[in-house]
Amino acid sequence: MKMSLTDPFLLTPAEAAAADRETDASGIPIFHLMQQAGFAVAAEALRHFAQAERFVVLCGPGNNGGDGFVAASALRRAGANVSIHLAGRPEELTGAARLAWLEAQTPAQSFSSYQPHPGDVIIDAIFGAGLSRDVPPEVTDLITRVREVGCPVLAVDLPSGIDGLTGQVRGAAFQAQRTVTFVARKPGHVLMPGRIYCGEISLAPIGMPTRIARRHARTVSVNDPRAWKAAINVQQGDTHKYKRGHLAVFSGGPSHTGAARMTASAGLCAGAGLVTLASPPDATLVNACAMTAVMVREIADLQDLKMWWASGKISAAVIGPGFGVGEGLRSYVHASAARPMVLDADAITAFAERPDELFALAAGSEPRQILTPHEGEFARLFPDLAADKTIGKLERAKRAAERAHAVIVYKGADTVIAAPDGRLLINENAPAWLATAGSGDVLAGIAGANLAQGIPAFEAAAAAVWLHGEAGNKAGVGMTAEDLIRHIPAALEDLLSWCRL
Ligand SMILES: NC(=O)C1=CN([C@@H]2O[C@H](COP(=O)(O)OP(=O)(O)OC[C@H]3O[C@@H](n4cnc5c(N)ncnc54)[C@H](OP(=O)(O)O)[C@@H]3O)[C@@H](O)[C@H]2O)[C@@H](O)CC1
Ligand SMILES: Nc1ncnc2c1ncn2[C@@H]1O[C@H](COP(=O)(O)OP(=O)(O)O)[C@@H](O)[C@H]1O
Ligand SMILES: [K+]
Repeated sequence: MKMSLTDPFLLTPAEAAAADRETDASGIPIFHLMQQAGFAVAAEALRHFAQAERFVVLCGPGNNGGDGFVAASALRRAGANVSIHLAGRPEELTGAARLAWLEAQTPAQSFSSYQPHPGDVIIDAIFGAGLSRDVPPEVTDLITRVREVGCPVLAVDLPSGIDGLTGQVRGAAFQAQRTVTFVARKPGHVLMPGRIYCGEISLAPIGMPTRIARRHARTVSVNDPRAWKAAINVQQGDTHKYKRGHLAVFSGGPSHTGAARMTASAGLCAGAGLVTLASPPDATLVNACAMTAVMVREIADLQDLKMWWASGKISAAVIGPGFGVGEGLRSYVHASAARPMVLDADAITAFAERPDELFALAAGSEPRQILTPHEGEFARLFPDLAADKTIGKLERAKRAAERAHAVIVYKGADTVIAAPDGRLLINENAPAWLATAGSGDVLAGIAGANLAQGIPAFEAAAAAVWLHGEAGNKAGVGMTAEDLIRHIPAALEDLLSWCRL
């Protein structure tokens, strides 16, 4: 069976259930899908766990358990040593899971009777997309017992305990070595910590028509160039630097210039035609000594700034990295309202006490602002959303974008990009070594360069996050933010190849 992870669309658990129902109604029974799912699990188990002395299939009360019964039967037919443990009583099974159980024709034991042994490989078919609350104590105990012995776990659809929508652990979860999922990944496979709990993921198509699956995949995709490449300007020979946009980056005072300088350099490497570092007078000399291709211009006060915008010579701006939190920053943001702008770092913190003032600035116009909070900054600007444990990162980012009338880049290993109109992407190409000082400043510069080139805010933000991750992969482990900047052009080259496809 062909398995691939190349399709960027994701199905939420609710969408997956609706797609199942539509497939069933179209004449392909769920039991048929379940058989294909179970066969795919068995094939994966035999391929990757050839050393198993015994496969222990743990089956839950729903269709995830049904996949487990099919896998157990297939493994047995292949000559493997298999035992099945079941939550509850077989008579309680319904629908396709009941059919799968009847076909398996095998005795099942209880969860509590299972004592893990070295040499056992666990096939976790307890809960998948239907997990609706914290796992019960008997499952928590089982997870603990398996972890103590260190048996490898192959998860069916999702590791039991991982919420398919949010990626959160519901009480406890199996740490899988591998996960086989079906039709499309769920957000919980890509969001943290679910992504880590899944181990290596493979995707089995199981015979659901793609047109049905895609029709239901409406909420969120992976951040992949296919989502936004149409908005990227593939440069033509007749371009000139002004066509490629002029990015302004605001520097902090004389002892805080490094962050904005990195932002400015990143903006230039990412394709802005010109970049100017707007410097307070006492920092101009420091900045001028440090920059070459990036221009330096003194902006002494609000009046200077207003005249600069009014000149029509700048296309976009980045404010925040190293600027310093305070009234000065807020007044610059006010003077730049409705301009294409990235608000990062201090520009987010400066509005922590009065977020509504910031959100009001962007109300009523198409979104031109990109806000790039990391976890801590997000909690400062949206404390109620950050504190609400009933929702996950996707929902937080979505509500924040609606409230702020801005594109939100909610950073982290699983950066979420959200637009006020509800569009959502989850990024997955960022290596862990991007967590280094100055990395966020570089991201702000790339996003600023995209805005300066006239790319709409959502696409500008998403492309920036992807390029940042790609540059990080090219720079490699141990990189610094300066190395990251140097690898932006190679990442851009990759992007342009995508765009020409
Ligand atoms: N197209 C596809 O992708 C296909 C997917 N397939 C498979 O179907 C799976 C989804 O099946 P599903 O909807 O039956 O959900 P599943 O995960 O078995 O759990 C539901 C059961 O668990 C129970 N329950 C939930 N939480 C609980 C808790 N904390 N503690 C205790 N109980 C809890 C819940 O009870 P209830 O909430 O109703 O009380 C219900 O009984 C999917 O992951 C994939 O493996 C294939 O077979 C076919 C094609
Ligand atoms: N574990 C991780 N894996 C991948 N990317 C990460 C990880 N942690 C952080 N990042 C990314 O690194 C960047 C760090 O930005 P930020 O927190 O603003 O740092 P700084 O202020 O030091 O520049 C963000 O783009 C974030 O998404
Ligand atoms: K599972």
